[in-house]
Amino acid sequence: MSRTRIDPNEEGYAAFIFDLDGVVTRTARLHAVAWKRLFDEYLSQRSSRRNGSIRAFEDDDYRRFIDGKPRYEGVRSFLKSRKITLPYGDPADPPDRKTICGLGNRKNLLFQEQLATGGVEVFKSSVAFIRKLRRLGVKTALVSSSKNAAAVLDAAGLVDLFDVRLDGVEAERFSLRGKPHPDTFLEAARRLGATPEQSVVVEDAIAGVAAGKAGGFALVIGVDRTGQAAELEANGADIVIEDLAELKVRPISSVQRSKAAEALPDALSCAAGICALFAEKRPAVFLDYDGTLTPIVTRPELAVLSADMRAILAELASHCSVAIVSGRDRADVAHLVGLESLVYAGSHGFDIAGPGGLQEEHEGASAFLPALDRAETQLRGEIAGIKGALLERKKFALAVHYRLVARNRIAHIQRAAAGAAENQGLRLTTGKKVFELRPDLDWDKGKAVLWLLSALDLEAGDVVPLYIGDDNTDEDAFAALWDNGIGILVTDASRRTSAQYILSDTQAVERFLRSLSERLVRRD
Ligand SMILES: O=P(O)(O)OC[C@H]1O[C@H](O[C@H]2O[C@H](CO)[C@@H](O)[C@H](O)[C@H]2O)[C@H](O)[C@@H](O)[C@@H]1O
Repeated sequence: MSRTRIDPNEEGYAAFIFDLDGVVTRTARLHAVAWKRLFDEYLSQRSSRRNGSIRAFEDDDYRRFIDGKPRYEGVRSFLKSRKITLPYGDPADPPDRKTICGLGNRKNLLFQEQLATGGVEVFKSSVAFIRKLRRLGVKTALVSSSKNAAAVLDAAGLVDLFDVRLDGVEAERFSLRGKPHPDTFLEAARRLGATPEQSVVVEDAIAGVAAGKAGGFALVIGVDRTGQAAELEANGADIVIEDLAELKVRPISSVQRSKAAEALPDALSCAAGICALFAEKRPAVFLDYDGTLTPIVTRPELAVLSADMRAILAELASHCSVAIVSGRDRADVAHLVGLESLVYAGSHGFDIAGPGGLQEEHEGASAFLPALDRAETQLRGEIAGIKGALLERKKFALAVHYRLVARNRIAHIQRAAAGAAENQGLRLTTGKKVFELRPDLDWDKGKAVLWLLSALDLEAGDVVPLYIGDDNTDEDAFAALWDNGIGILVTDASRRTSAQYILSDTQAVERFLRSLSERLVRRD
């Protein structure tokens, strides 16, 4: 699959406007079926009354005369293709009245029947793309000619997906002309606070791309699911794709967003405000282990979880999803925490398991096992004579600890770790008095957290992910949740971070988690 790179930062796109049917949901088919039933009924009654036959409604009629247009305009446009003129009537006309509005109202009843019986199928890649844009701070709107857009979004569980929704009901209320006129797209951009030159339109209908073109939008993306790429292009699409999975969005780098930790508010003093969020929303809690749940100590095996912290984690996990995301080996950290109700992501997120049979290893990670084994052997030899140096093998990572090493020997350890990483094609990272070697793959704690949100079905708008961590590797998670979550850095020192709050130490973490847990107990 070829990937089209969309870079909202570089191109300066501030807003994306999406059509619904055929772009976000597979409801175009439901509409097409309802239209066909309407016109099959109507044309056969008319033919028998007038004793002559009229060419029946065909699939292509939906695409050519109806798709993307407001309901009554669709009726008028199709009837015109069959040289039939009916009075416009009134929107209050009953569905059996032979007016444009009456037929349109009958179509709506038929559509609602389809919706109730068939449900709504969602294009998952579209939803993932829209959520990603939102995480990047790009505004999103839904513009649909359908007066059923709210019902469709509701049935699909996507009510919170858009900052602005402008559907057929709104368009009528504000007397906005439907597609192919650009009025609804222009109004949506205005409501998002963006100009058309800063906004992108994503459409699958000919009338829709034409509206985007007429509105002077920065980019019109045509979505071709039915083999009409040439027509989409001819009518205004700048690019045509088959699925939104083809669009790649470049994330805003964490460096661009980082702030000085000392300038951030303390999460404990804001605990009431943060916890108040969870009166209506659900938290998904992600926690680092060392330096977050246990204080940093001289040796890894001495970092034992307190009984109090374990009790709070157990209580929390009975109210919401709780995952431990650690650089440690997954089995090691799961053993240290000792709670089966939690999810554990070990080796910096390469190795995940949790209740209900959740099990995932990064698909490329096992190819690095021989390299990790060789690096372990090489380093074991090279640091053997250095007092205090510790080697810790995790399934998909290798840590070289120097906390107990004399200062004048640390450079030697660093060179050995860097040499082994280079020789074996591994990635070298740093942490608290530790060098770490891990698979050289585009994967980190942030990606693991996003993967978990999706795997645990926690991407709904009513879920707020919360991540607490203390080390460099936790910055990837803070950055990943920058737009739709809460990041809390555990630190009492000055450093740059993508978190939004700080907590001074593990005791403060315990107090914060207790407040959160008490809030959830009261709510549930
Ligand atoms: O992601 P985390 O759960 O925070 O794990 C990061 C590393 O933590 C451990 O090392 C750190 O904690 C040790 C115990 O307090 C300390 O002795 C060491 O200096 C720290 O770097 C763990 O041993 C590593 O495997 C983790 O990658």
